[in-house]
Amino acid sequence: MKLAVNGADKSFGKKKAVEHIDLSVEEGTIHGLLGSNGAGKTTLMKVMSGIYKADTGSVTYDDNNIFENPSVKSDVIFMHDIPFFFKGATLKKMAKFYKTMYKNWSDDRFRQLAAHFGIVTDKQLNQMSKGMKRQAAFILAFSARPKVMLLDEPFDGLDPIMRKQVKNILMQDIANHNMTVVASSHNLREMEDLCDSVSIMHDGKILYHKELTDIRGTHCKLQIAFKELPGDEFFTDLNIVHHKTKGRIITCIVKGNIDQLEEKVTKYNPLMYDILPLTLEEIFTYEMGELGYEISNIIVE
Ligand SMILES: Nc1ncnc2c1ncn2[C@@H]1O[C@H](COP(=O)(O)OP(=O)(O)OP(=O)(O)O)[C@@H](O)[C@H]1O
Repeated sequence: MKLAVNGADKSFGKKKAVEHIDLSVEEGTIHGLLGSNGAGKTTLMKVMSGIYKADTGSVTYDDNNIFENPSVKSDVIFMHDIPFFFKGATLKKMAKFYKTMYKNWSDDRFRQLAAHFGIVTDKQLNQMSKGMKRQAAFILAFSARPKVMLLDEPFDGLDPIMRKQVKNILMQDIANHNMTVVASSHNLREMEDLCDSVSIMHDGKILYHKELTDIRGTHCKLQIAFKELPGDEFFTDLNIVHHKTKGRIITCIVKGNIDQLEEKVTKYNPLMYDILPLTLEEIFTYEMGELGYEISNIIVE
């Protein structure tokens, strides 16, 4: 179920919360929507889930419009950043409601997940802790077996063990059922191991969109120590796009064919060197820098 946002805008009065967004997420992948407070992530996800109608443009799933289209909506779940439950509802009551909304709902899965997470199904959800409410929201979402999950700050309030468990179930559903996921976050590190692609939103627009496998395969970090620092040809020869020198140690980001890097590096007789993969933060610092944006002003951890 390919998900596509086609030139979508959404304003509240004069405030353009989302401005001319084009975004496409392939089936069976997870897309990370990153950006600081007020960037427009929630609004975009609400447009993507058909809660809001785009002022212009559209959101389609396999070329079918989502807005006011119940047959598409029953395959798409939006999880709010603050879990919402009906007043006085228990998990059991919410499950009954979800069952009427989502055609692939599974009672078996609901029972298994409630037992797995240890959430009592007949206790009022509003009396539960923040983390337990979040777990309850995940139990409902996973039991609905949607084809598309839109998750707004999904891991907020979960302890590290729960985070890992929820991420595991998410990855299983992607692998086994080809589920498509979009998850928003302020936290780069949270998304590091999870996403196939990412985009960075700022002021209602997507500034940057990237397939992570594309970057990871073509960039790496090189830390290298010399007896004597090399001349300028070292930087051009190795295709170094960013570097810092401290004493006789150079830390740099290298672009290009990583397989041939070792051979090139040894030509300069280093005392020692280390080739490391880039973290998401390093990728963004470098790539956003090229666009003229300071990543630290856009993503808050
Ligand atoms: N219902 C609304 N009415 C008026 N303005 C709104 C409404 N919802 C969002 N906005 C405005 O739209 C902009 C984008 O808000 P949005 O909630 O989409 O950002 P966000 O990236 O999700 O932020 P956060 O990380 O803080 O959740 C903000 O300026 C916000 O004030």
